[in-house]
Amino acid sequence: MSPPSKSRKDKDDTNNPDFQLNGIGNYLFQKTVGEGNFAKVKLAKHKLTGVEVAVKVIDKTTLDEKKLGKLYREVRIMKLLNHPHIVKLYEVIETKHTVFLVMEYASGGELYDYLVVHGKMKEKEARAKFRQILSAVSYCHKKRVIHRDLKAENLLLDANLDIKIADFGFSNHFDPDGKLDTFCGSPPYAAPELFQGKRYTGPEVDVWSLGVILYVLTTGCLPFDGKNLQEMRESVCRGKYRIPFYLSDVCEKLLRKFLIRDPFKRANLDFLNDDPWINDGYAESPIARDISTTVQEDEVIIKLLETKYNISAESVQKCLRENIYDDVAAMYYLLYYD
Ligand SMILES: CC1(C)C(=O)N([C@H]2C=Cc3c(O)cccc32)c2nc(Nc3ccccc3)ncc21
Repeated sequence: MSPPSKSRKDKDDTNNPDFQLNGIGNYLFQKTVGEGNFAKVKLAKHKLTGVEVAVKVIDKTTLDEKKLGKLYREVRIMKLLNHPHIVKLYEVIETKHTVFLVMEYASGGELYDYLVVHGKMKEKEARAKFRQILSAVSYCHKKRVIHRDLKAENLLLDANLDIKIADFGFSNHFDPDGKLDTFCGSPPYAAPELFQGKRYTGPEVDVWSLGVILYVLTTGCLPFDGKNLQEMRESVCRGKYRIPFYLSDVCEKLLRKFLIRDPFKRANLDFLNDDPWINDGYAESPIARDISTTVQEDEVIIKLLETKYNISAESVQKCLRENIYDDVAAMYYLLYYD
């Protein structure tokens, strides 16, 4: 997803009438925050609560069967995920031509842009961010979901500069005993086995990308680079990267644990439990992997929805128990997470 090109006005070259709307459901569009080739992301405001959300508007008329299947898979996966460092799905609105995914808005933008502006992070700050990323990714892996496109551009920041992982468009379920073979992701973050067209189980390709992300956080550069795909492929498959003098020994050792070319030697995220760099300064709190996955039924919010918005407690409880993402569910989530 790239930020909107300044030159292009908000007019759309799709003949999809839904793209001319200035809002949908309970949401008023404010501005475009991103544009992909099949989707546009609008900053919007919830009319009743005033909470800011991001609405991903997907033009179904431009999608073939395969892409439509991938879209519904992305939605199914987003409905599964409920973690403080993963962008939350609030509501799904579908019309004949368009799918609207109402999601959490990360007002801090991309971690990539943050690094461009502020340069590399000190190891202390990089650790805080990296622990949030690890917590979210190991939560996904525990749910047998892999992201497959982890990169600094997909790591968003909220108003407190906390991490919010976005864009599960390449994500999939994996079987620990199975193999996947789709080449996904962005070359600088892609594991060597992907360049070699080898099948993979799943988590190990995210683990490699996390190694690249750790390198980017602590050095502000990519470990593997090349002026074209061939050079990039050679650089990744050679697996050689420079360790700047300012990097601590423990950080260097941790990078070596992630950037192992052999996927079978590249352990899964559980090996991090006692890593000295990860736990430096966090001795008593190991990476939280199974943060509360079920949304609690908060009596105060249910009461408020009843008295202020005339929404029955039963209808809210039904949404939460049956994983329904409609306008009632959105009202609850917006007040619960805000
Ligand atoms: C719905 C969702 C998850 C999404 O799809 N995007 C898009 C849109 C732009 C973009 C990107 O530049 C990188 C990744 C994801 C995205 C979002 N962008 C934001 N905030 C934001 C704020 C300023 C700049 C960039 C992103 N919050 C939530 C989302």
